[in-house]
Amino acid sequence: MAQRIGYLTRVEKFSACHRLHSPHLTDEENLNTYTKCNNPNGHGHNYRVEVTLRGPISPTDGMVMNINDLKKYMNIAIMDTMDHKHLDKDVPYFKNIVSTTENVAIYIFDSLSELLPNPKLLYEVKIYETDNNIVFYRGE
Ligand SMILES: Nc1nc2c(c(=O)[nH]1)N=C([C@H](O)[C@H](O)COP(=O)(O)OP(=O)(O)OP(=O)(O)O)CN2
Ligand SMILES: [Zn+2]
Repeated sequence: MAQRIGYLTRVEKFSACHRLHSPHLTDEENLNTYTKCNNPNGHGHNYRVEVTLRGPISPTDGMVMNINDLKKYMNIAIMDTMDHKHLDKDVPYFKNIVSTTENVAIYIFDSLSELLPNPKLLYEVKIYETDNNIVFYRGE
């Protein structure tokens, strides 16, 4: 029988604060660009992250990957580094990279790529910054 391809998604939620402020813009340009999100003291979000793997469903164990293992990798890449943190101050990656949801998605994608035994399985990182603001990144 042909190989069956499955998509496996696991969700994690984390809380963090940040300030949108680009080192490539002046203070005035930052304020004009990010408006209230440029507030010097920051603001917070309850982020929802959906990580999707795409790969063959093993005829032996019936899984794309054991969810217990995916949970472990997501805890390292997401929860340990970002939950209850100030993204710009506590996560070195965002020292000079503005912490937009697009860049948070790239950060998570790249972190998971380094942790997964087979990074080719990583299909998509989707983030809900709010109920209305949603970004997905597929490693392109
Ligand atoms: N392309 C992006 N634009 C913006 C981002 C981003 O990550 N990528 N982020 C923000 C801010 O972080 C801001 O916190 C967004 O909040 P807000 O506009 O208040 O979003 P809500 O959907 O919750 O609020 P509504 O008032 O209901 O629109 C800004 N831009
Ligand atoms: Zn924000």
